[in-house]
Amino acid sequence: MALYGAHKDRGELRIHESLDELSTDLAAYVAELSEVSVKERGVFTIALSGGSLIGLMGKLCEAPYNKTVDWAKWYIFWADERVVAKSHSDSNYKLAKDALLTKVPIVPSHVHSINDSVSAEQAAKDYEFIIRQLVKTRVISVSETSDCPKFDLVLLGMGPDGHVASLFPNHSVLNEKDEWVTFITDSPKPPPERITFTMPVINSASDVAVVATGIGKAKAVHSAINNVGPDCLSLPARMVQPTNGKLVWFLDKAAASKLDGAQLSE
Ligand SMILES: O=C1O[C@H](COP(=O)(O)O)[C@@H](O)[C@H](O)[C@H]1O
Repeated sequence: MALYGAHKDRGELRIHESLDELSTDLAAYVAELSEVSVKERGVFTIALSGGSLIGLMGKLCEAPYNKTVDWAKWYIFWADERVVAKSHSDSNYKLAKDALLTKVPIVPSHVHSINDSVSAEQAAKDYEFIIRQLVKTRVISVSETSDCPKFDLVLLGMGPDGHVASLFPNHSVLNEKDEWVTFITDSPKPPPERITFTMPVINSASDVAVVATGIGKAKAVHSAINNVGPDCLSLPARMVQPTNGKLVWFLDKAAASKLDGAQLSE
């Protein structure tokens, strides 16, 4: 049985007994946001991450969602990407393509992956240009409080070190405020070259979900939600705090095992 709750200022918590239960809930959540967004705006703009999150989204490709979701209205982006060939096993695009995008009728021209034949710096510039074009044509909304794009949903994983997208603890790009998409060439987790949404773009989304599972992430979940530890305020996962949007944490029991102070109910 899942436990649902809210932390006073760290968003909604959904703590699941098993990965199967979490996957079922995650699919229902994404499908519902898609329905609302398509009804309100005619499109659904979703930014994916890589890692374990993608496997946990598999139920979206199964009944009923494979038939009920309006896939033709989806526009897909990546909150972060490794600067490797799209056919490389490290590519977040390849991961999503193999697990999701080839299994449902998404329009190929709505899938916005990075240019994998240029440097990380150029790939970040090119990606920001694509997003700017789609903001101009109003496929992507604009934040009411900044000039940032406002994605309908940004889906984030979280590393055991508390990184989200490719924003790693203590890295200077965490403080990037001007660019929408930036790059790093010294990722502490391989591969070293990556592009990533900046924190203001993540925090401008209508909805942001962080998905974290396993005991290895319990300490970072605790710091990010309960504000513990000397550096918690600069922990990337702690810095995820949508300005006008909603934040939801999808956790399994192991990842949630160090949490305190949450009001939970079944
Ligand atoms: O390198 C990355 O890691 C994070 C977390 O991955 P996980 O396998 O521990 O869930 C992921 O969210 C990010 O997109 C990816 O590039």
